[in-house]
Amino acid sequence: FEEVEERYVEPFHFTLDAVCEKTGARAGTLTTPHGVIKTPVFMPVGTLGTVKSLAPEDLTGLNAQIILGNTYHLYLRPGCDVIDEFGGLHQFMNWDRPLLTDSGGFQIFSLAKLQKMTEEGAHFQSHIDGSRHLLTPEKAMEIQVCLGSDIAMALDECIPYPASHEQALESLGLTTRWGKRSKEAWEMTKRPGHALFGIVQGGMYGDLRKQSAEELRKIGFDGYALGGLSVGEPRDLMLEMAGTSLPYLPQDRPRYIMGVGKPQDLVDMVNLGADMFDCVLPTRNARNGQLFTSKGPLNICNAQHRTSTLPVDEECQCYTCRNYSRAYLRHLYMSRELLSYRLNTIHNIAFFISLMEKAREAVLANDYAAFYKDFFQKIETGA
Ligand SMILES: COC(=O)c1ccc(CCNc2nc3cc4nc(N)[nH]c(=O)c4cc3[nH]2)cc1
Ligand SMILES: [Zn+2]
Repeated sequence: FEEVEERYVEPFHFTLDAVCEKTGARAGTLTTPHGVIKTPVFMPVGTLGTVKSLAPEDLTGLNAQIILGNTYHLYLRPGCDVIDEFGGLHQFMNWDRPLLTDSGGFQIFSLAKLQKMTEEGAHFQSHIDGSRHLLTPEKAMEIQVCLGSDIAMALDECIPYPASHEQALESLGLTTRWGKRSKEAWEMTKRPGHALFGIVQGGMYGDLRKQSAEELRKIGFDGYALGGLSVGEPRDLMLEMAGTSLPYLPQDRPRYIMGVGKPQDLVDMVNLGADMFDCVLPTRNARNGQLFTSKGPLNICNAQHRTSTLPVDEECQCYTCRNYSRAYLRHLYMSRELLSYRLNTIHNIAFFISLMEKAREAVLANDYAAFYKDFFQKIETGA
């Protein structure tokens, strides 16, 4: 017979490579069934099984180590039965590196119609065709097992900002109970070596963030995410809540800040001891013509770029910066040419990924404070 080679599956684990004494910034190594990830890491968002306008080869060319998928979106379209036909999202989308999937709580809260949270789960109407669904912790785990996520997220409830202390307390209780149910379902059905992260909630209240972190630690997860942030709160409050929550999380487990953020937010969050980040900013802004540079963002449609022979960012080594001028990128964008989306997205993703690579180098050199100072000085000069 044809030998069915049993692929050895590397179990999930995280090791700390260095912690900067002065700042608490960390560098680590995350080992997953689909490969190793060096942290701090920025994870490009591929909501519907694609990082919009990029092929997997573009992403590996940018040293993207791990990308995100979304349980809510993929469950609605194309549906788990289609992805199951291929043995999971890796095969379906031709991505053989690690995948992290969000559990759907936030996407229901921000996208679906007629949502109703009950103890059982989240009732919602599809934003696509209005069909009615119930997402329970058990169902969210079943979908993520089917997707083959290397890192799955517990089902949580993300509350709006602002929210009262009482609202935040009630909601974190549900998130803890759903966290327990998620863990139990995951342990029964997960693929070997695949990981489940818990999500800390508690609104903008330090005491509730502490309580949520401690309740999730008792349940025990492979890693911990900070949820309920980047939901419209002021930047200093977001940083304050992260600074309050992180110390209550175990040192030897990865910390993931969901939905964060702008380049300056990433640099500040690494300074507070966070390891993993995701945000639609680089991909969404690429399609709106906003390009990130070490001197701050620029709008490519601005007339000042009309005859500019400069690359987007002279410090950037990406395919776009090595081969195209701002004038050409402006021409493509003004003409709404499809190539505009791809070249702009390649650059923005490269910017976020190399920012985290430089941050990691600084931590390994035990000099994150100098990196931090240099980053904020440059960004002030303006693009
Ligand atoms: C051009 O840029 C944009 O359009 C844009 C849009 C949204 C965000 C913020 C995204 N923020 C965010 N994503 C999040 C995802 C989350 N997932 C779960 N399960 N639980 C959470 O508690 C949670 C919180 C989030 N906060 C940032 C940027
Ligand atoms: Zn570039």
